[in-house]
Amino acid sequence: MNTEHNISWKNRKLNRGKVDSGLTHECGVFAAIGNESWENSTEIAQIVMIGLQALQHRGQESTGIVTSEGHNEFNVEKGMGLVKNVFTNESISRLTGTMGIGHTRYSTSAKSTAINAQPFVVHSMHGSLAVAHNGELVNSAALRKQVLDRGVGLSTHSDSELITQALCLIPPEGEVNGPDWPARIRHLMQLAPLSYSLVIMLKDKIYAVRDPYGNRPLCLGKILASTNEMVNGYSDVIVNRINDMEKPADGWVVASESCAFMKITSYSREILPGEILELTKKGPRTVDVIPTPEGRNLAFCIFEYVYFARPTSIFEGQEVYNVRVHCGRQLALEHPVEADIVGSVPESGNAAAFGYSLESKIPQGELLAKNSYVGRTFIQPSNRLRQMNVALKFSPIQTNVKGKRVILIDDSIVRGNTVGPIIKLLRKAGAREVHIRIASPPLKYPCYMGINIPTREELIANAKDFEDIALKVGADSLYYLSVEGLKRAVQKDLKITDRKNGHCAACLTGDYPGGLPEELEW
Ligand SMILES: O=P(O)(O)OC[C@H]1O[C@H](OP(=O)(O)OP(=O)(O)O)[C@H](O)[C@@H]1O
Ligand SMILES: NC(=O)CC[C@H](N)C(=O)O
Ligand code: SF4
Ligand SMILES: [Mg+2]
Repeated sequence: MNTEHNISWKNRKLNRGKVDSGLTHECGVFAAIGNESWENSTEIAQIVMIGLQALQHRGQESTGIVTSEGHNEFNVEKGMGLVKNVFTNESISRLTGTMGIGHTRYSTSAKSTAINAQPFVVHSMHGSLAVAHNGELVNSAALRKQVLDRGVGLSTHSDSELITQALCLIPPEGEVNGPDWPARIRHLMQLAPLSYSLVIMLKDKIYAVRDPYGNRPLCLGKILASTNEMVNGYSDVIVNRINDMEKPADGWVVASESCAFMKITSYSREILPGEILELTKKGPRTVDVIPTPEGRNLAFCIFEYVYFARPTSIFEGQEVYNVRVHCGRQLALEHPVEADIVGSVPESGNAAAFGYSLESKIPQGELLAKNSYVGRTFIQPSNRLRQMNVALKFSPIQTNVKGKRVILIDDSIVRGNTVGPIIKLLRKAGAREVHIRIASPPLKYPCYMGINIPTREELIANAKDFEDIALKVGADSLYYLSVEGLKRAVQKDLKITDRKNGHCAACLTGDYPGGLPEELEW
């Protein structure tokens, strides 16, 4: 279904964080809970903090950690900025507990300000509740009205606060013996089927929840048992890691991506789409799995594979890097060209360049050195500044470029602010020909599920002269991977076989997994 003609385009003006290139990410959530013998200390908070640092690529605007010591007074530390700047020895020392949840935010639904920093904490009739959310509710306007109609006041415009308050609603079937949290979560899932991965903390347990479409990722890991002993000269954590399957866990962790499980924690499995997983000191237990609505397919965000996730993360039983290599291979099959060298726009284009080289047998080499100290590219008011910024970020490597016919691979083109200036740099460095190959299809439509996609006019794929894009950016040729090609690459080694129709690609096709949102604003 192509919805091009059904969509009315409006610009969103929500003061969300704005950048000059790429897509902005989508929040990271992390949770940790110790087993029965876990002591009340700051160790959980530190595990959460390290996990959040590993998820920093998913959001850099604000961050927060909330811990529980088993009673209703939670410890809360939140602030604007990066994990390494917000959490100090002093703030961590206030985060004692035996369980905790954390969040790194890229705003999608409300301003990037301290008041919207997550996790959100509310004090309900049945104790404290903390929630960290990755995603965006497609029906937040309707849900907001429903929650307000029930006499609840909201203090922000954040859909994540809305989720927190909706969880305080008594479910329609009522509650006999105190709060029935799984029923409340099920109720939320009926009220709002898309899109979220959530960690929800009560005083003595954590729920990890993925929406019934499985749109945003979430996975479970173990805190490996440690006794500070050495076994045959190796730390017991290493030995336990090897024997991970048989060893009891010291606790459990939940994260947006498995790249957040490091050294003392290990990956166990994905949280299933629609799963409500309860974690207590005794361990994890699946309480329920809510099916995808009738007639709808699973809709895991395909852009997690293309660009968002770290290459070492595992989704649907496969490593992201491997999928990116397949995308590169597929791109070489779809759009071959004679050349001397193939390279990438670092970093997220690296794996696809490797794949293109493997398939085409054209040698791979580095074409650009990246200055890793240059931070985010904020909206630049002029082309000159944009050009300078790209030149500051990337320097051409003369040895590999001068006199050569080069193929430059990138994972995506969004506004086109990166590719044009890079081509100029390569030509200035003596490239004979520059062929651009993009390892994903043209990005044309908005995302309502937690990704900040620029306005319609800003997306280069919607430009009137898009047919002439190669000419416009100064390339000898420029081609994109097809939608079918991307899906083939994602599904090639898919370990979970019933996911063949399981991916959202709405920003590429206009085909929205849950239908079009009731009020379309873009
Ligand atoms: O067309 P544009 O709007 O210029 O955006 C596209 C670029 O932005 C992203 O890279 P980014 O620099 O964000 O980070 P990366 O190092 O992860 O590739 C993406 O990988 C492209 O290179
Ligand atoms: N990027 C996200 O997942 C954002 C979560 C939530 N919608 C917020 O704006 O805070
Ligand atoms: S519309 Fe695009 S970015 Fe949004 S969830 Fe779907 S695939 Fe991901
Ligand atoms: Mg890039």
